[in-house]
Amino acid sequence: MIKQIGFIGFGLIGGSIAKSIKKYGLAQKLIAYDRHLEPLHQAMNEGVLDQIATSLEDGFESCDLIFLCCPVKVNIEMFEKLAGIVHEQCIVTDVGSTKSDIHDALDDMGTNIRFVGGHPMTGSEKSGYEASSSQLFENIFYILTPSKTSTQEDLNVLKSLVEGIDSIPIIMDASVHDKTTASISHVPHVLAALIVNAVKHLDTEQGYMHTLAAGGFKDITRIASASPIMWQQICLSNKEPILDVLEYYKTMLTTIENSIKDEDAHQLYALFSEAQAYRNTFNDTSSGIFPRHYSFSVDVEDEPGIIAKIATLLSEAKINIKNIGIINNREIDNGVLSILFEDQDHMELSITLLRNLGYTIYT
Ligand SMILES: NC(=O)c1ccc[n+]([C@@H]2O[C@H](COP(=O)([O-])OP(=O)(O)OC[C@H]3O[C@@H](n4cnc5c(N)ncnc54)[C@H](O)[C@@H]3O)[C@@H](O)[C@H]2O)c1
Ligand SMILES: O=C(O)C(=O)C[C@]1(C(=O)O)C=C[C@@H](O)C=C1
Repeated sequence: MIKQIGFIGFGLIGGSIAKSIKKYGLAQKLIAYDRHLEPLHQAMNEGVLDQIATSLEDGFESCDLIFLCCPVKVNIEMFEKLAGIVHEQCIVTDVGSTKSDIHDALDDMGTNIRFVGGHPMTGSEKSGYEASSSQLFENIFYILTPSKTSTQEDLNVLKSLVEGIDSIPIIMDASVHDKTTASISHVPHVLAALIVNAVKHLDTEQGYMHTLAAGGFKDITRIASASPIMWQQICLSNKEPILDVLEYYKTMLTTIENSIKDEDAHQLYALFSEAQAYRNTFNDTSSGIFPRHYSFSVDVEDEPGIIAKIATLLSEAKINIKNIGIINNREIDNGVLSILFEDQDHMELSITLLRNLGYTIYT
């Protein structure tokens, strides 16, 4: 068990990590600093935090592990401020969505602070402590990027903690991380914002687009509701990889534009069929709340008590559920329950039972 863990920035991710660490009893004491005091008081009242820090000089010198959980550029500022504060054995990690920037800052600082970069591949379009959840990290990949100043032992401490909050650690090089996340996360967020703004600017006088936008538009733009400051900073922090992907999109947009102009039915079919085949290779539940385990999703009416109803049905059949929850922050909207089981037998029994009762199951 780690003695004292500190958080700088206590919003969605900082709050969720703290809740998870507390839930699994992985640290003796948790302290946090944030420019806003309200979430810190709330977390104290909820028993998530043990101490509020009013500045970095107020308690971080005693921390054995510190999580930087502010927007990425702010994390770098905080990291620099920590240099004269932390003790020699303290490990500093961050949760930022970009990694080369903070590793470069570490090199420029010329400090010996033990730094292991981190990035949980989970999240939400919601931000702030009020949106945090101890479940956010269940069965998700948590990327770790060791640095020149960190030892194997430091990495092992982080790996154990990541496993302790039910995530799957994966070690990566910072630049590979940034190239990867530019394609699967950063540019998709830019595109989602462009799609939403396009509708705003192209809408009819009567606002038909706004009124009629249905599942397709909502599925592809959920992430446009995310924090503007967070995404502004990610774009500034991962410039080159994002520009490379945008360049690729520019070429592809011209190709598609020409296919439509030329009424090239073959090219247009090829576009959608290639995408369809590849999209179908992604396991949808892998981006749900309980991925890569014995889990499935079930289509249910979005009504109060539905979780209890399904849980009761399964428990009456002596089926053990490990966890159950509505997927409301992913690509499938409200009305889809994700259920996690201890083992394959219980999962398969449930699928049969619920299918026999007429429910639609997604595996
Ligand atoms: N939201 C996601 O889906 C997600 C997922 C993975 C990683 N991340 C990364 O996690 C980090 C935090 O994101 P989040 O979603 O928790 O954001 P958030 O807005 O929910 O939380 C950020 C917190 O940082 C605090 N903060 C900002 N500037 C500060 C300053 N100068 N001094 C003190 N506190 C300050 C804010 O008050 C807020 O409480 C970001 O670096 C982001 O890239 C986010
Ligand atoms: O699920 C979401 O809402 C997210 O946007 C999560 C998401 C992403 O998949 O792009 C966002 C930023 C992160 O750095 C990691 C995960």
